[in-house]
Amino acid sequence: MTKPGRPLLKVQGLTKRFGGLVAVDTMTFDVHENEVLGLIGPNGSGKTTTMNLISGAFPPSSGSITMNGRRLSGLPAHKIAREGVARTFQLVRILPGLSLIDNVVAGAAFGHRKRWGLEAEQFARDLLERIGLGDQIHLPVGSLTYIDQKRLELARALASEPKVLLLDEWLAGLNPTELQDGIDLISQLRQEGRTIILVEHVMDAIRSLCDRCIVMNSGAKIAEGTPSDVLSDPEVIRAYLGDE
Ligand SMILES: Nc1ncnc2c1ncn2[C@@H]1O[C@H](COP(=O)(O)OP(=O)(O)OP(=O)(O)O)[C@@H](O)[C@H]1O
Repeated sequence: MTKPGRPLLKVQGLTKRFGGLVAVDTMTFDVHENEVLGLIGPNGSGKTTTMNLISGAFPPSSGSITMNGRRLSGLPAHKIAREGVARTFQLVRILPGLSLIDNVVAGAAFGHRKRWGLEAEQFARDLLERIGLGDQIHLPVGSLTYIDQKRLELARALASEPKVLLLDEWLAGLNPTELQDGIDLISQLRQEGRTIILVEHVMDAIRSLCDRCIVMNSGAKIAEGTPSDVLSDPEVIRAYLGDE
């Protein structure tokens, strides 16, 4: 397995205000090459907003995000995708009228590494095979089960060969068997040396998949370290359970 390398994504003083609410409060952290970084914290602590800021769904109020020294913050989402950031969403977003393969081909065309025509099709076919959907590539996406929709969304994100992949609660809503399949799939991506930021509530997944975790509470970072270190940190336990 590839070991985490040099810092790839740098987040500095990142802040997002919605009116009077500070959803993300001066967050500073690095994501290293080949690292799986877990972003965890109680509901409403600002994890998805942080992902939205990195992918450019909206601009930060202040602070910066750079990748390989190039500034991402302030760019529109499609330009950030071109720079090499791909994501999945809490609520799956796939293109409903298209077949599986056309969904993945679309991902290959709009991301960081553009591919077209036969090359894109072959690449999409290989990706769908690897992700466990190889026997369904020409089916319409409407026929897919929930986990397969999630697999497809992942394949579409991977089709652009992103430098950083953002997975926002990719495992949410899966039954126990699907959950294990999902963890195995992300584990496979980790072994391929991909750089991933993972927002997740499933602690077993955090423990088995993440090299490092950042814990958020009320928009701010309250802990950073290995999964076992942060999950035994009294402040983290208090944030999850409340003062009681
Ligand atoms: N577009 C928005 N407009 C206004 N407030 C928002 C917006 N998006 C998020 N918020 C608020 O920002 C805070 C952080 O929300 P966020 O979704 O980032 O938390 P989270 O840690 O991802 O939570 P969860 O684990 O429940 O998904 C919440 O109080 C939320 O209501």
